[in-house]
Amino acid sequence: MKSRGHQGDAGRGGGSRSQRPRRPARDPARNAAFDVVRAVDERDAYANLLLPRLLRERGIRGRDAALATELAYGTLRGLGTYDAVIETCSDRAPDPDVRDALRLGAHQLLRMRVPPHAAVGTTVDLVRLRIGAGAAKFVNAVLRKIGSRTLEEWVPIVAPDPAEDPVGHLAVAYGHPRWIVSVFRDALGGSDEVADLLDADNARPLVTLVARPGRSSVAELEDSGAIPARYSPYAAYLREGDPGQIGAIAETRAAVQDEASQLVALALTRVPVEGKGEELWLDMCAGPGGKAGLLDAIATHGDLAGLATAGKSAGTHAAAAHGKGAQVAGGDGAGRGEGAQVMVGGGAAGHGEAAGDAGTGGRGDGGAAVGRGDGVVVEAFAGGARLVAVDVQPHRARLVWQTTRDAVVVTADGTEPAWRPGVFDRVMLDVPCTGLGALRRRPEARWRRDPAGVAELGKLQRRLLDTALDAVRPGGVVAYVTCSPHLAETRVVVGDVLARRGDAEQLDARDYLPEVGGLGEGPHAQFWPHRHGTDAMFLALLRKR
Ligand SMILES: C[S@@+](CC[C@H](N)C(=O)[O-])C[C@H]1O[C@@H](n2cnc3c(N)ncnc32)[C@H](O)[C@@H]1O
Repeated sequence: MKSRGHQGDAGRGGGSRSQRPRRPARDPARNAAFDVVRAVDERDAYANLLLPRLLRERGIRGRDAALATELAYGTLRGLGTYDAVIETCSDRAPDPDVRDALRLGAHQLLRMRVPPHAAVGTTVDLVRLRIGAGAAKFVNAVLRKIGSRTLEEWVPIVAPDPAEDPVGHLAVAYGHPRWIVSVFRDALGGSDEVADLLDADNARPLVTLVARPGRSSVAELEDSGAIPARYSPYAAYLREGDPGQIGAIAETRAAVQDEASQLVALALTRVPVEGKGEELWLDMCAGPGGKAGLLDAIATHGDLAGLATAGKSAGTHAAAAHGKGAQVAGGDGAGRGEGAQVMVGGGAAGHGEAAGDAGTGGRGDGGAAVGRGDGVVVEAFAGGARLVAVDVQPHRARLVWQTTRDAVVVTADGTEPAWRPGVFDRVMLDVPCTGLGALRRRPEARWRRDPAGVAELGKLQRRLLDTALDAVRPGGVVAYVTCSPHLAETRVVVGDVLARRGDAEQLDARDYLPEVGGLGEGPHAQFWPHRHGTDAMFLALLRKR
């Protein structure tokens, strides 16, 4: 996210870096937040990676850490609104570093309960220390003007008239790029709920945990202070505390995972598969492994929540499975994926069975990638299913390996399949997408996304969906999932591919999520932050004829 401001001395008010005092920084929370906002603005840093590192390195904990987080993330989320107010209150364009400090001050004045004198005083102190005395004077004057009105009073002044430009109004009022507001309005089928959705995007998401069945339980997570979640039988909300300190999470028996992410994976396992009933599952875009972790546990242990859907009790698919092997990687020319890297065995606990003859090795010890994908035979467990988890990026495949226990993990390009066609019973295809459904998680993401990227992603999404439909056997099922509600990544992709191929039909995904309402008119299921408290995850279930 590059600075859009003037690069000269304007807004610096005569101060300069050469005059920056060398005194140690006071107010560690505001300094850390300022550093994060600067790094995001200046060098496209990721706030969710940088902030925890700064907090750790600087020993910032407890209330200071919470304040730094709210300051940095809140400022980044709202900067579209704050920039409009800053522009109205400044007689010149501020330098990028001065503008970032103003954004930080504006957030405290307009959205936090920091008393105005403290919001102005601490920001001015920070600017004096970090930028210079002249800039501090300028910031003092601008922040006083900003603090003279509330956010509700500023919006009608700085945002377009809602009667003339409703999208532009919402964009400024709720701090989202205009094109994203349009995308949300189209996906919601009208304007009624858009403000609620944008508002939900600006709120910090609840930390949601998943207890992987057979490995942990919601009761175990409750013992660590979590409370059972609204929909997923494996989910619990953690209102406070560090999830990394929970034993089950440290041991990868549980994890942090959005509830909609859990539910789309669960829905795939609930669809009765027609025909031979051998259970081999594929997660074709598995990294970093959230859905693969849950699928791997359900594949091995069954859906222990035992919810009955569509006349078939969950868990019976596992019981119906036979231990027949299926050759998934094409050593005889059946598959095109040359040189797929295969990791077999349990990443976390190291107790997964050697599942394949990988040609140059049978089992991954200590996380080493073994073998080449020439003739890998993967067997479903007797009485269970087996997950093959694939990602094109080796480091992401490694994360999947660490997250799963019994899955076979393959580094391969899903568009160049390293497996024979028609061998899988269920395929999870969680495609790379714009991520517009998870904007609340990455505060700066909304300013980085580019509408031009959607067309390129669309081509890849169609190619991957083609391969997924090729990979599944007749009677088997593919879950097409995006973490974006953008119609061009969801319904349009599915509609195009189905119309072109004619060998698959769309099931009503809502039938497999009976515990969740408000998923739309079907046949797909669309989750929403403002309705469900989850990411805006999309699910289409496709049965191969
Ligand atoms: C949305 S993420 C998947 C998230 C994952 N399912 C989870 O729940 O943790 C998309 C993944 O697709 C992978 N990917 C992108 N292009 C791919 C391809 N051609 N073949 C396989 N994986 C691909 C990316 O590396 C990324 O890890």
